Amino acid sequence: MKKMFINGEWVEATSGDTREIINPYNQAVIATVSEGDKQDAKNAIAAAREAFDNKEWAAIPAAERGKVVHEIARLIERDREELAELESLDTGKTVEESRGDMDDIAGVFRYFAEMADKDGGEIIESPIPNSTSRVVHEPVGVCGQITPWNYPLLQASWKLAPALAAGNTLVMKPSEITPLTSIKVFELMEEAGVPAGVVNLVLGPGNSVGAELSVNDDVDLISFTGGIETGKRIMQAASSNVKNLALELGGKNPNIVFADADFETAVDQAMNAVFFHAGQICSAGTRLLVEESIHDDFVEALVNRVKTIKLGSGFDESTQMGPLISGDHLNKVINYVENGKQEGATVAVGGRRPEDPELQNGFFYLPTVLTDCTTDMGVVQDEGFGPVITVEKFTTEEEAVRLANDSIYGLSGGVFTNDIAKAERCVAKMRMGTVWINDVNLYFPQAPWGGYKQSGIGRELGKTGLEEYQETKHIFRNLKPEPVNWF
Ligand SMILES: NC(=O)c1ccc[n+]([C@@H]2O[C@H](COP(=O)([O-])OP(=O)(O)OC[C@H]3O[C@@H](n4cnc5c(N)ncnc54)[C@H](O)[C@@H]3O)[C@@H](O)[C@H]2O)c1
Ligand SMILES: C[N+](C)(C)CC=O
Repeated sequence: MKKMFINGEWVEATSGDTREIINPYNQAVIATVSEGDKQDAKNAIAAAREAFDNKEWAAIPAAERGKVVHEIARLIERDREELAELESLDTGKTVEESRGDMDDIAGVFRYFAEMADKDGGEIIESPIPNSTSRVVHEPVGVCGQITPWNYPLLQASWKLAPALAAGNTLVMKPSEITPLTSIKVFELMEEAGVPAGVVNLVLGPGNSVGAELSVNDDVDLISFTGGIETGKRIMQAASSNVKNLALELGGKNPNIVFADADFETAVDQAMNAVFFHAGQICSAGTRLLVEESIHDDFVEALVNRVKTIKLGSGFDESTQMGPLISGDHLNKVINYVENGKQEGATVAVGGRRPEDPELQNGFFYLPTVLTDCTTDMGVVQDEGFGPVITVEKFTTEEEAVRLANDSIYGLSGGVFTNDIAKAERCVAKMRMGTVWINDVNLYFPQAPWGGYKQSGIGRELGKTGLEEYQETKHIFRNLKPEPVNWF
């Protein structure tokens, strides 16, 4: 049985409860893990608080912290194949995708390891005679980190690496249904020499473990990646002690294709945008906006290619798309498409479960293209989080941008055109945290990631990704102290 990591020890849940972890490809039990609750969260928070207050981690030279974070990256690279296979077992995504994730994850640890000792603070020109003024950055304190099931270790790495590099202590709660790679990376952090109490892992449900992390007064910062409704609950709970808050929430991401775009590239990328990991990506380009003059040809080409997507086991090299994460999630996607049909959308391809007998034990749904969609439909506005793309038409540049912005979300968006001036005009007006010109779904450690509007608060990755884990302190020094004699 897999355990939790609290104060440098691998421990079972205080209640003794356990949970079975299921492979979404065939519903086989792949592991049994401890199922923690509020008490375990409290124990972990206490350990992290003590480790922070004792300055075991924050006080060591930043360069030394950087070395430990580099070592974590090295161990991830060493165990890349094991981690990739675990991630695919747990999520159903192809091993090829998981290998790519592991490379990205090692890169994220290396990026923040490099940044650990690069911050020398800032000298401010003081307007007061005989004084100095400077700004320094310090760790925030105890960080609660809550992650989703779609990119379990990737999303964890965006939180773990900067928190450690900046000198914080932390308690992480991964999604209860995909904890395996997080458990493994805590083993690697222990091996890398992170001191006891600095990193703590509590497994278990959101409404107990996650809720405790969000509300507990000993937690100074809560960083959450997941759905909007959970994000709102966490934001409310975090007000208990006015925690620092970082929210990476959902998206319903438009992808605008102009008639002058390279046709084959735009069709190809429209597919990449939405069918990787069966569309279970926050930044999936699930809203396709196509210029009217090429709409019919574009849809025909898209549908023809979508029909060839091969579904199957993530461990089969010929598989292009795996299953959805769970039976519950499959039902949500089924209902989402059925609602779309009732609103007037037409199923151009897909729109049901596959009939292949080999896929019946897995949570598979066919890649789906819905046409005749308009911006007011629920299926266009709501995040379906499945392999479903809706197609809308536009006739002018202004209309394309207006439709793209007509959303409560603002995570990402794309523009395909060979007119670069037009592309730049569009992205300047698009209210999203990331916009791609003639590409989709790219992210890397150097560039910030996060959402406008209800897609979130704050930014992970890049310089801002480290700053989220830092407090800023202004230090003023009087070089000639003497009485002021005001009173
Ligand atoms: N913006 C991004 O970078 C990004 C990245 C990945 C996923 N996402 C979003 O995540 C969602 C899918 O993930 P999910 O279904 O795991 O999301 P979710 O909100 O259901 O769960 C996310 C995490 O929150 C925990 N949780 C649930 N209820 C909680 C509560 N009351 N208090 C504290 N924690 C609680 C869960 O246990 C899980 O660990 C999608 O909306 C997707 O867009 C966003
Ligand atoms: C942030 N990203 C794109 C890695 C995963 C979103 O679900």
